[in-house]
Amino acid sequence: MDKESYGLSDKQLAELDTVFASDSFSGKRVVISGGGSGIGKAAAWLLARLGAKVLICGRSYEKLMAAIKPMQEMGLDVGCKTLDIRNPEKVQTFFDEIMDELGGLDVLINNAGGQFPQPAIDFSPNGWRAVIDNNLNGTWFMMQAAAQRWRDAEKPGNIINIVTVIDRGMPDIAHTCAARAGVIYTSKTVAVEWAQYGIRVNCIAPGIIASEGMRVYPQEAVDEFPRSNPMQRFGSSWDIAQACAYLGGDASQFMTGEVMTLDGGGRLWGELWPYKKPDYFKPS
Ligand SMILES: CCC/C=C/C(=O)SCCNC(=O)CCNC(=O)[C@H](O)C(C)(C)COP(=O)([O-])OP(=O)([O-])OC[C@H]1O[C@@H](n2cnc3c(N)ncnc32)[C@H](O)[C@@H]1OP(=O)([O-])[O-]
Ligand SMILES: NC(=O)C1=CN([C@@H]2O[C@H](COP(=O)(O)OP(=O)(O)OC[C@H]3O[C@@H](n4cnc5c(N)ncnc54)[C@H](OP(=O)(O)O)[C@@H]3O)[C@@H](O)[C@H]2O)C=CC1
Repeated sequence: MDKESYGLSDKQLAELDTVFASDSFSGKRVVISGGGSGIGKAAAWLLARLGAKVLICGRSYEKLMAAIKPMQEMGLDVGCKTLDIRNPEKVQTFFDEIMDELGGLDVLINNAGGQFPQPAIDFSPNGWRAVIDNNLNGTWFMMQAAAQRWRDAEKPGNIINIVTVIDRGMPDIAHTCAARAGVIYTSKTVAVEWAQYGIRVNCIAPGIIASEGMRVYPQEAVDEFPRSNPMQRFGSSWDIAQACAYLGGDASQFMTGEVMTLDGGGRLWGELWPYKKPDYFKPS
């Protein structure tokens, strides 16, 4: 399949079935970074359909507006704001504004992120820095800014960080493995530090998901991706959105500091080369 055609349509996102009760997020305020496309957009649709007031953010205003229009047309309570999560001052201003506009915050989904595939030996210093900045530093600025406000207001909070499956590393995206390992172990640590404030922190590790994010990878790599797990297929952004509904809701209230993996068993079987598998590793 052409990598340009990956991703769920707005019609699908409006109609896909969910196991969650239609009012299960009623009264909850949710912020989703990178909500203008892919997994973040699917989570925005689902949580808004379940009754949440949702605000998405990302770097491109046009992309955000295009994402929220069909949701608003369905009567869902969704808004947007531009934000580059790598800028700590802008992140602080963003939280000041949204706490005011939403009247507080219940769930933060740190989904914005990504990387480019390249053999690690060829990373430029700036390429390495860009990926660490986007995934580790940006996610941290968001987590800390939210937690400070929850602590100061003496309100509970809930953070979900979208990472990747890093158990065996991943050839061609070593920079993201480094960044996501940082996010996972920061999350485990602050899950303990922040339990006293009623703040939960969990991660979701998606395997290969058929989202718009696939456009970043060469077609030949994308064609191979389904063979990286024993189910031999892609997961859907909706799978990850439903995991967000579980972790963001009351059913998971005793869960913190965990990583929920949804990868079709890929962690246990198969291999993934997001760039191009070198001949040396191919079966003779
Ligand atoms: C498959 C496994 C599972 C995971 C799937 C997913 O995550 S799906 C989700 C997928 N979705 C996403 O990934 C979306 C988000 N991703 C992004 O926005 C970008 O990938 C980003 C993280 C680099 C940030 O962007 P930015 O605007 O900050 O970056 P910039 O343009 O300013 O460049 C900074 C440095 O990086 C260098 N460089 C960049 N590309 C390449 C390349 N292909 N090759 C080599 N190098 C590259 C660039 O040359 C420069 O270094 P230089 O030349 O100065 O030494
Ligand atoms: N699809 C997959 O197979 C997997 C995805 N993931 C992770 O899931 C998350 C979502 O990916 P997916 O939906 O597939 O791909 P997308 O590329 O569609 O989503 C990434 C989103 O993040 C936003 N974003 C990126 N950088 C920033 C930034 N600095 N500040 C604010 N927003 C930013 C982008 O919007 P904009 O460019 O407008 O800012 C975009 O909407 C990412 O973290 C990705 O790495 C993890 C494992 C597998």
